[in-house]
Amino acid sequence: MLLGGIADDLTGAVELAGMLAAGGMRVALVLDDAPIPSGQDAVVVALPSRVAPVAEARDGFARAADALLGAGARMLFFKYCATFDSTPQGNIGPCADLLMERTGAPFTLFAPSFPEAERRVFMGHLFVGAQLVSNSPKRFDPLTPMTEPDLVKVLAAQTARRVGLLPLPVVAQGEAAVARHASTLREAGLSYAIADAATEEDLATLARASWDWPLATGGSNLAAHYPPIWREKGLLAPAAALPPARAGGHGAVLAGSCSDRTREQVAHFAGHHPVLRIDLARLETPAAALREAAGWALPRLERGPVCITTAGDPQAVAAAQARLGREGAARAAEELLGGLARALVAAGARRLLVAGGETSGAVIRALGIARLTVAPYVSPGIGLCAAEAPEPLALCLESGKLGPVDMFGTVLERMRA
Ligand SMILES: Nc1ncnc2c1ncn2[C@@H]1O[C@H](COP(=O)(O)OP(=O)(O)O)[C@@H](O)[C@H]1O
Ligand SMILES: O=C(O)[C@@H](O)C(=O)COP(=O)(O)O
Repeated sequence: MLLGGIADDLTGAVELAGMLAAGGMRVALVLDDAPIPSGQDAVVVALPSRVAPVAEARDGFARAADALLGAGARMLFFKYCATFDSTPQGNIGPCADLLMERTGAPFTLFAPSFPEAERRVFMGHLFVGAQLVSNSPKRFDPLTPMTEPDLVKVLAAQTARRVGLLPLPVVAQGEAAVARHASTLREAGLSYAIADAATEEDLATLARASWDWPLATGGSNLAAHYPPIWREKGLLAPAAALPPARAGGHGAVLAGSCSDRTREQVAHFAGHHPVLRIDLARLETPAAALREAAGWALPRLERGPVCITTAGDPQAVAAAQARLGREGAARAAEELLGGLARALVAAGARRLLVAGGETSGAVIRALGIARLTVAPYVSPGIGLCAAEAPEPLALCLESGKLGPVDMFGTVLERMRA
């Protein structure tokens, strides 16, 4: 196994697995403590660790790292969000620290850049399009508001290890310069560097400098550059890419992301299909809300796809959090959408699109799915995959902040058998 991936949310795991599959690797994705399958070039473990308490996140990483290393992984890859989603407590720093201990790596880099999705790092500062992340809508994220753009500071607040910078002028000089800069930082007692990257070429340079390290970390876009290098080194044989999953049966969207993009997608879908908006600030009891939402959705399924969403604008999120607390609001939304997923599948839905990383994790776990087959990556936000058990399902697990405005309807249609 060339790469053992650990992703801190499910949409990130699907994106990573999809990019490796697009690079011609045989890839499996498992959730949590599900067994690591054999005969794969890469296995990605999806954990719900992004906003878990630090000790819980580290325990999950320890079990995943031991399982992947035990199965023979040459390199571990820690996949986090391209917008470096985390809080001052973690969990990027604490989980990276754990992986450094487990792999014995003396040094690693952090490369969240994802140019195709307009996420770029320059002088350690993270940009979303032309805005610093702290000026972008990410500052309103319900769980991981990003208010500090300097990732050296963000990471340093989460770890006792020393953090430096691998600046773009060095990356632009190529892999040998990157390797020299990394050695200089390591000899000066630093363990980590935030790596600048603005283009695919920059990421390819970082990949060429790190392809044989025991541990690398970043967005999925860094990992996408490893397969051609491994092939060139004679380590990777070509594999047949799997087609995207299709299924008969009804289609439905469950949207728990509160991002601007998801709310635009919901509004677009509402122009053509029924949408139920649930206001968490007015929720009576979760059980009553679930009954009511299922009563609304199930009779409509026969006539075409439906969407159920808890998404609100920043004011609605603030109102829900004032009433239920930050975690309480998230838990309520996730339990509700997870319960609805079970009801929809029991009523014959076989094509599901879920918007939001945490939301996707909650829905897939509520459905009792432990393993996914991931289709090759197509474009940002569109995570096509399939589950065989407990029901054969075609799924699109969408990163909440990405993907075209009309994708709910078009992707569900493309998933039809
Ligand atoms: N109205 C709401 N108020 C507060 N939190 C919400 C609301 N609706 C959903 N949530 C929670 O917000 C979080 C959104 O995160 P996620 O699903 O990862 O979306 P994204 O991919 O945009 O980050 C989820 O935990 C979800 O349960
Ligand atoms: O790196 C990315 O942007 C995605 O893979 C990802 O992790 C997005 O997270 P969510 O927006 O929470 O789905």
